[in-house]
Amino acid sequence: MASAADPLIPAETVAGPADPSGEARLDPRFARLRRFAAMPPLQALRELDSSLQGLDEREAQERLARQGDNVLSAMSAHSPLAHLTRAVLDPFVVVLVLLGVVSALTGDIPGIALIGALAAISCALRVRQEYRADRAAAALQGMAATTTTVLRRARPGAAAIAREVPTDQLVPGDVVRLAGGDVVPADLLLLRCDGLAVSQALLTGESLPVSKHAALTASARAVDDAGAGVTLLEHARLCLLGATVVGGSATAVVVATGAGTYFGMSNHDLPDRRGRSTFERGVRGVSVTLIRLMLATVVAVLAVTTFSRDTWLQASLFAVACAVGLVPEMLPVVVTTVLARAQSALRAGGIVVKRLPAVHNLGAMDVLCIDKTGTLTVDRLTVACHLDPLGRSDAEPLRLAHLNASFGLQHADTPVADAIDDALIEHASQSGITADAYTARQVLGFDGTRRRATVVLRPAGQWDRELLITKGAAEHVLACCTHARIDGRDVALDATHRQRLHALADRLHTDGVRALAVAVRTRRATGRPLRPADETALTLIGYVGLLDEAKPSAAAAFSALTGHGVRIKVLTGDHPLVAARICQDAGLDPAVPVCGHEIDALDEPALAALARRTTLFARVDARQKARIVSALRRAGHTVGYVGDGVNDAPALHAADVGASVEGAVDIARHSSEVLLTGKDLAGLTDAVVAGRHAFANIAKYLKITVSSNVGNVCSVLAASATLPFLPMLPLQILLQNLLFDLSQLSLAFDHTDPAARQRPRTFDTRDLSRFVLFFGAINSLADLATFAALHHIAGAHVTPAGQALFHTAWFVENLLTQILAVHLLRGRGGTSGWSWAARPVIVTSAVVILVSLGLAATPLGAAVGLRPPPAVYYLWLAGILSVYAFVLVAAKRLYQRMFRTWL
Ligand SMILES: Nc1ncnc2c1ncn2[C@@H]1O[C@H](COP(=O)(O)OP(=O)(O)OP(=O)(O)O)[C@@H](O)[C@H]1O
Ligand SMILES: [Mg+2]
Repeated sequence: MASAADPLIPAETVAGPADPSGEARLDPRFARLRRFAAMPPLQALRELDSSLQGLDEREAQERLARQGDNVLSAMSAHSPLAHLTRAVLDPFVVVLVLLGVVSALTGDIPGIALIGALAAISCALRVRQEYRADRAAAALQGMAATTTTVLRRARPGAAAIAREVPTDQLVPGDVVRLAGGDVVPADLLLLRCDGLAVSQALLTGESLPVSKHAALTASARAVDDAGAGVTLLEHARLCLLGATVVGGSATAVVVATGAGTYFGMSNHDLPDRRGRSTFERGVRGVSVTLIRLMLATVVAVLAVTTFSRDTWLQASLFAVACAVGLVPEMLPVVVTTVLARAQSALRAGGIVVKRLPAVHNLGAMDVLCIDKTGTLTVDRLTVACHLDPLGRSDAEPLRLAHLNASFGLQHADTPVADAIDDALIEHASQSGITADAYTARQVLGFDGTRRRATVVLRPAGQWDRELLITKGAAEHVLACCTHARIDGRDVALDATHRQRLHALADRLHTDGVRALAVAVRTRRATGRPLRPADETALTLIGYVGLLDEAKPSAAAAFSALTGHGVRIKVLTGDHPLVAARICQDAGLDPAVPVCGHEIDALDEPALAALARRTTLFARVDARQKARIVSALRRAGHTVGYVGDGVNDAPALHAADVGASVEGAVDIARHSSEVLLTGKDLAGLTDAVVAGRHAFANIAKYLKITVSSNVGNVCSVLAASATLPFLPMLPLQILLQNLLFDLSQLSLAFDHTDPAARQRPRTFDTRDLSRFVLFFGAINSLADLATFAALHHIAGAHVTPAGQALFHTAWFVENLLTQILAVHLLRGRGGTSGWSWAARPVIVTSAVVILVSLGLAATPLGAAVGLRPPPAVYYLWLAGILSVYAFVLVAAKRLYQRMFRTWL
């Protein structure tokens, strides 16, 4: 029912027509929204052809068919055409097409056919992989979709029932209910509300919650009519898509959905305040390194080849082919495959990863911040004691706390699950406490900054008196108290009293019992809405002690994570003493806890330095949690965050990877990329290990492939400088590159060394360059040995047949040394340096070996200019490969000893 303070139908009458000049100054796209903002509730409902009972199901279905789903934008970036376009614009394909054009000019039909086939294979692989990743993502999105509480009637005239409807099925005219933790699902006009506070951080960047109310006051109307001053975002009666409910509850009617919302029309997506995550930064670093290498290659090859005698066209094509040959073309495919495999493995273990890069970030994370209540603890509070201000057992604080909890819940439109309120109500029902003698007048819900909740009740039979009951965190309630009730008398509090009362609370806190203070005030009944300022001049009645225990899985999970190089930090709104006790129970050493107010004065570097050495932050609110996470990230850490509450949403959003646990409120789930579907924290270690396994395989592919490719370029340079012809034809370079890269795809399925999963890892461009140059040089030495052997076999290779022999010999040797390198370098290796790869890697390697040895004898080989070399060549080849293997293993040992790292 509507209360007197939040009248459903305000006393004021309908506003006159809007001032046309004012309207003209405003953005015409939002005229409709502004009109609704100034409209009395019933008129708005009429206009939307709805009622206080909401829509009936058939009508809702028809509107949905007409209006479309309530989603912001179509997934246009993911259409098959978009995938194809991206695949075709890949540099590898572009060069192939260029080569195709040249072949067409020279009338080389087999060349064109081969180039077409290569381009098609490359595009098809890429499109297929991206498409599959998309489908998986869409399925997960469905799993993670949120629902909204909507009033709907089964038939016209039937009674309305509140039920959960997927948020994308909302239509204009739907009557919805909001509660703390909800994401505002569409553009809404408030019909009634109770202490509603919303955060519009995602919309405006302003993190402080703003309060909203349904009343159509004269001032709101005047502002609307003038069309100046208040923006739609600031408008008190509108809740816009993308905002989140921080406290209170409301009933509202949907005015616009999907693309028709303020957001949809402003034509911008939710801004991402997260900044680049570790994954994005890493990929960027790698790309920049590769691009530099490519540019250097083009210039160097061009310089050398034009000095020697080729035509400009041939020389430039050759240079570009070398540069493209340098690129690990399959990198996007390998990354997606590897991450998607980890994603599906985790899903089988009950961990849903919404975005693929989150898998990498889980593996890279070196700091994990977690929230205490509900995440670290079991979130089943029990009442441990109830004490009067002198510390004697007394039932009165419990009775009043129960009244506060049960009326708070009853009065809300949609009760939010609250562990404290649940515990109080359950305990009261067991001890026979009832709430019969009162009726609720007003409620001021809990929020994480005040850390109190207040209700105003009217005792039965007393029309002019009201009883205000406040419960909340001990210090925060005591601060509002002027008296304490001791043996039925109200005693004024002096400094000594206060000190004793704090000491009493801290005695509970030290035992891990959270002290909830309960205070009251009686006042004459007023019609004024309840405000935080009314929580004053209270009389303390006593404390209720609540006990919450650490999850049994926590200690083991933390020690596993610490063993994997992840440091744990606890960020909680609870009291430092309680939190410290829970930390100890979970096997963490809280050392010196830091409180929220201590960090407000610190700038970011100072906060980061403090956060590095602090394990426990207590009494921190949502904004402070997010600041700590951002400061740690800015200081170079990869930060994960696990939480479940409204006060965790900004931090989840600010972290490199956010995870929410089972039972988390909508906004927490919404802000997370990872959903732990169990209560257990053990899954976190699995997720970290899966992320590292995935990363290890990506790093393997990247380093081995690029080092081989760099080696080739060095050899090409050496050969071009000394030979009177091109050391390998552009098409041959590309074919060899494609064959090798295709076989490397299987590294996505390889196993990894336990040592590679022991520490957090992320892309490190210095490490990449070092590895690539070191092993590239060795690879090139093998090539040079081949050149020398060829020189020995065939003398000068100036005849076309001699050139073809040279090309073939190098083609085969190159592929074989690369495959050998994969198997010798892919694992840390024991004393021999050898470890068996997973079966897919062995199979693809075998295929490439057979193809490279046999290709020259086939028509396809002939088409690309290869011809079978003499038998003696194979003897030389065997010798070179044996020496190469020996040198490679020695180099690997040297590298491991010099840099104390591998892959
Ligand atoms: N429903 C409530 N009514 C009154 N007081 C509450 C209520 N919920 C929490 N409090 C008080 O406010 C304090 C802070 O709560 P807040 O939600 O910020 O953090 P928390 O749930 O204790 O911890 P965490 O941040 O780890 O989830 C609590 O320790 C408690 O004393
Ligand atoms: Mg919490």
